[in-house]
Amino acid sequence: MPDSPSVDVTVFSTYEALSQAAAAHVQSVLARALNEQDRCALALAGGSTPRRLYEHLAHADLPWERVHLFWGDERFVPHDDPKSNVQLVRETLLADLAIPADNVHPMPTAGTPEAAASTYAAHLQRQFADQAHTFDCALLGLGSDGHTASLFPEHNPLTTDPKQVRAVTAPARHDVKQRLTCTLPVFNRSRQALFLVSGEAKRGAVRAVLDENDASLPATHISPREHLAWFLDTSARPQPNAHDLDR
Ligand SMILES: O=C1O[C@H](COP(=O)(O)O)[C@@H](O)[C@H](O)[C@H]1O
Repeated sequence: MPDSPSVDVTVFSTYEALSQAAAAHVQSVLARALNEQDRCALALAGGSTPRRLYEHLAHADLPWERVHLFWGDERFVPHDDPKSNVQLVRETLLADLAIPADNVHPMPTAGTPEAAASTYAAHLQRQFADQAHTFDCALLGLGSDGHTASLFPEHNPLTTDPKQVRAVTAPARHDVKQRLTCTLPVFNRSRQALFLVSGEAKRGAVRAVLDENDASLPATHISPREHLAWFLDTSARPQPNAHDLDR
């Protein structure tokens, strides 16, 4: 059994404070990785929560030519579709960022989802020659149903999944059904992971993962090699003394 990562949970008073702190956290994790290696890898999340974080991260003082961007999951729509996780990152982080095009590794969304999943898995295999270690930092979100990336409770994602990337059909409550997602072992071979969670709708899922250790929820099984951070706002986790960077 691998050692458990250290875990910390920080609650911020506002979405803005959460986003600012998350950008600073990602910057520091990547900078530390770059002190030890030539390049570093960040896995990006989609959905609505990371939008402000990406806008802040776009101003981070990092040697971007040494930073590689991957996606933890993607909706199977064209990259310029408003629902695409690539489009979100293009509008926010990538809009004015001086990063070489070769450092940006979107999931393909042409052909069949199964073929696209195999193509991205082969790409990850080439990018991470040392298969014991994938991303230096995996950014993750949490759905109100406890899904993370596009790993849904109904699919019972496996911590021992032999595949690195899967094509999945999201449950009916989700608007974009066809998805690609990295699997739990890929996230769990990351050095660090950061969950970013905002909003009252997530309160139950946060409680189920952090307080009840609910094994039916994919997010409960995220266990990177070194450190797991949870950044929440008070709407997702009510706290009287939440951090407020805006004061
Ligand atoms: O569908 C997705 O949902 C999760 C959570 O998104 P949010 O809108 O609640 O922030 C996200 O992490 C994932 O990347 C995305 O594809």
